[in-house]
Amino acid sequence: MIRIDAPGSFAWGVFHERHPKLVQQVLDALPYGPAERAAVERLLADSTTGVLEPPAESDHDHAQWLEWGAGLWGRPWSEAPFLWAESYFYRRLLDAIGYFRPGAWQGVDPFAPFKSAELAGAAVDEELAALSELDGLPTMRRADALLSSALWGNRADLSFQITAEAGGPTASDLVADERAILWSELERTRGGRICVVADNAGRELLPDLVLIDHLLSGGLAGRIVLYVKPQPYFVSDATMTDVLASVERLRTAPSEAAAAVGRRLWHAMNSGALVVRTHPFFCAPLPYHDMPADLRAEFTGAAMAILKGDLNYRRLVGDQLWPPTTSFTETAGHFPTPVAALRTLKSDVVVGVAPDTVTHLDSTGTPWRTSGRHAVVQVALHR
Ligand SMILES: O=P(O)(O)OC[C@@]1(O)O[C@H](CO)[C@@H](O)[C@@H]1O
Repeated sequence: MIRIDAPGSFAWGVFHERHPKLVQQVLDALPYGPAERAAVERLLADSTTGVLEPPAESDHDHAQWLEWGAGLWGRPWSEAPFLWAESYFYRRLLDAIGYFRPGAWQGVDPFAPFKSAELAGAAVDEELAALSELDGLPTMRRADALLSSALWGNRADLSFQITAEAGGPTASDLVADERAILWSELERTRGGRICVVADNAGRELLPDLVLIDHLLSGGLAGRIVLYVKPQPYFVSDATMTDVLASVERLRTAPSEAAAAVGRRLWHAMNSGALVVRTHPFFCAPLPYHDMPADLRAEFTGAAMAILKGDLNYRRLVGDQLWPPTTSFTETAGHFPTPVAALRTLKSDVVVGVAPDTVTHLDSTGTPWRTSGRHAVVQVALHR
């Protein structure tokens, strides 16, 4: 289990270096009043030197968090697992800015300015315009281009841009590449239900939606359930508001290819071919191994679940310093369906990497696990 109390570790850096920058960006992005600003600064101090206190008894999820944090309440934040502490940090950040409290700030996404700016940005105009170039490609070439866009869209995660290294992806950046297995399994189960567990909004959700349109239009998926977060989380994680903004961004794009995707997604949502759902567990501080029975039942029977991004990966395989050669199927085998992970490496957790690849990456002397430069496409077909 990874903790945040080892100075110099990635997890320690997230709490002691990344969160202070993030908090300042949040406070600079919206004109919060003195009460919200003081509460955010208190959270920042608490999360590095204080003890864990549950949400207020009056909060809607008080009982749930009492359960999720059993044995941790009253102990220093530094004694909590990294996954748990980071999740709770975002839950308390929402408290601090009044997201749950009745009043003017209730329901205002603190990360909306970042998400809106990214979605409205010129980079998205360029990416949507490039879609028309894919229309003429053979189906499999187009499919693979869309899968790569969805995969590398995960690199655009805002919380990552604070320390991101620039530079576009190359094939060697894939340290585990099971795309052929993924496409073969989707062909074998053609017409089945595919679950996509989204990660970030903006430049990750857009290619995710374009891929979803491809899977539906081409018949690989008869129905797609897109899972998003029930509330703002990890800066850029997608909510229903972000899905609607992204579908609208597509539908109103100058590029006809993009606009057609937007129209098809809109109609797919009208018909129920594309359903967007959420569940409290997507903001829980726990691994997917511990998912509640109702969510497990929702996934069960799907042809494939595609999990996007680094946090979903950590929750899928377990937030531990596994030997990188540990089997992905063994660590992901608890998931109720065949599962694929599309993830850029932005934290220490990685499994399923071939020994010679690990040897090579270690020999580069670069922080290959956390730099965001590398990615994996991995599939577990145990079910
Ligand atoms: O799930 P994403 O958006 O790909 O990445 C989220 C994430 O990389 O950001 C945090 C650091 O800020 C990590 O601890 C966490 O895994």
